[in-house]
Amino acid sequence: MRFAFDKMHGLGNDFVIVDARRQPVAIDAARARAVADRHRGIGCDQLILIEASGEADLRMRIWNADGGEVEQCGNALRCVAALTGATRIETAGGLVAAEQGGGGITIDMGAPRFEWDAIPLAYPLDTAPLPLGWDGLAGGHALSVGNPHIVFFVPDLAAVPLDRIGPVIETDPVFPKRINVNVAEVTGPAALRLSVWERGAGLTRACGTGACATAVAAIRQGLVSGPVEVRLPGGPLVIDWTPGGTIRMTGPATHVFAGEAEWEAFA
Ligand SMILES: N[C@@H](CCC[C@H](N)C(=O)O)C(=O)O
Repeated sequence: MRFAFDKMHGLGNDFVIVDARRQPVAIDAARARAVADRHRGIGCDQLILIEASGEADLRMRIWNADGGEVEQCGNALRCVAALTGATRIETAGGLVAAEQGGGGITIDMGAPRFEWDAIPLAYPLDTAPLPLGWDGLAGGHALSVGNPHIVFFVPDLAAVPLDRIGPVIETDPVFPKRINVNVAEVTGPAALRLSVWERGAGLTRACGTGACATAVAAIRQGLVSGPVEVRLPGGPLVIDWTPGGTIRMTGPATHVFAGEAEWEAFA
């Protein structure tokens, strides 16, 4: 059966977006992996499904390239808001608000959570910092911004082999739902440089929720003050947060092309 899709990206974090309001679609892990495959499929970091919502303009569901369905995706939220004009989007990670403006799309991502069972961890532990270390990376701050993140601040980002250590931390049994691994360097009073090993997708050009989690962890420790420019390999996002408040993320959303494909081609 044929289906229509849009290919979009936020700073190089790329998505295949399928609107299930316009066509019957059933996604499972195998289908998500097949579509995301960069050699045999369309290729993307995440497959995004738009569905009708009873409480917002639409519901957005997210599958990582490894086929796992997850709660939240900051860059995809901006893309879906730009594609559809939605201002209220329901996700498994919470209800968010979107605004279109001159400087890009702004998403109000909701409030971060710092309790061990909200992330979740496998058992009670301090989360800021977490009293655990992995091969030279210690003192990470764990938090949820709708999905789970751990953030490490280091003096030299280039010296961290995130491709090697990222998968080890992602799959540590202390994180029962696995975790997104962020490594950041403070580059100014309101500036961070960030690399992200994404749960289920590996190293990506950008991670919106990773930028949110990292800016929150840095503001909370007094390392920077908001609004913070978070520079990722694919470009910058601006993140603002005041303790006790919600996180605002601003950045671009780029439409690359619209296409059609057949599910049978991915079998
Ligand atoms: N690229 C995303 C995050 C996608 C989901 C993440 N890999 C997870 O498993 O939680 C973003 O822009 O936030």
